[in-house]
Amino acid sequence: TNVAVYYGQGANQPRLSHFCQESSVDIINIGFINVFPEAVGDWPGSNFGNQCDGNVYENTELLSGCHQIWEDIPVCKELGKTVMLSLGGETAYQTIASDEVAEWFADFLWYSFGPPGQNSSFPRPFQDNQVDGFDFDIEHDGGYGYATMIRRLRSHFADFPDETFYISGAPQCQLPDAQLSDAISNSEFDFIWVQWYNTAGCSAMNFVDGTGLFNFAQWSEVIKHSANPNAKLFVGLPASESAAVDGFYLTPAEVYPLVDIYMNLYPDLFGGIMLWEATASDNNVINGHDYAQHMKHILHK
Ligand SMILES: CNC(=O)NC(=N)Nc1ccccc1
Repeated sequence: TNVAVYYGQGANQPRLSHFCQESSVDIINIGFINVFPEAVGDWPGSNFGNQCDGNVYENTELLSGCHQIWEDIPVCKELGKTVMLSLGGETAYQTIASDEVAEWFADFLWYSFGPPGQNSSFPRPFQDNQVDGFDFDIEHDGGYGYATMIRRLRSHFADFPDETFYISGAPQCQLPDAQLSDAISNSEFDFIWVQWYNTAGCSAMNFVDGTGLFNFAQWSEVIKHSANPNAKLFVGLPASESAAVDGFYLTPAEVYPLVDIYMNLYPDLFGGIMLWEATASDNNVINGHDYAQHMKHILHK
């Protein structure tokens, strides 16, 4: 099973290649496309923290100089990592106005960040690199349009039958998730990494405290009745104390029993662990190993 990390918003974060050289990391969600188009023809915007050179495509908020990222994605691919482009995040205004805007947004993402050489009307912010899929980290204002985007993206995926592309999502743990429940029911996800932190009534800390409110079982039912019952369910966790709201960080020793129980209760569904986020994990060294390394060890049992 896999460890997925978010990359792009870490304080003083190192380059992407640093994380791709870590054997404990399998999937990297590069965040974020944090400005969504309001109308057909509008370009989205991006933010990758301290990466890129600050330049944007004229009259847009889309970063054009992400040289570290376009240089490092080949390293990641060479090392067998799955590289996803993540939409949303904390700051984004995340409303999709109509099905037309949803399909435009999906087309833009595909022609700009998917396989190169399809449509020269679109920019190539990561140059000829293609991402392995798109992650939906919709934190607010969502709810409408994401199923349409995902169906459109999957129709593009089908044009490249020899290649594999993924759709993932990061809902909050409270059910139903206001932002992504509609999309999960009506369009096919490959990975769902639930943010089992920052929300008191369902978090992983509830497992530690024995309240019975940790809701992995309920989420397993959501997946079973979703558009893709074969989606993998990941346990999302903060990678350090400071990476989440106070009180939601689990030590590796606290994670072990949770993962052991649910990995064995749901062997086909259980996909692994998602961490928010990569740099916090790097900086959280316990007994000589960083947090992601501890998670990878727990997954191997
Ligand atoms: C998958 N996305 C996130 O995990 N976002 C996230 N953790 N945002 C955040 C919320 C509160 C404090 C710090 C970060």
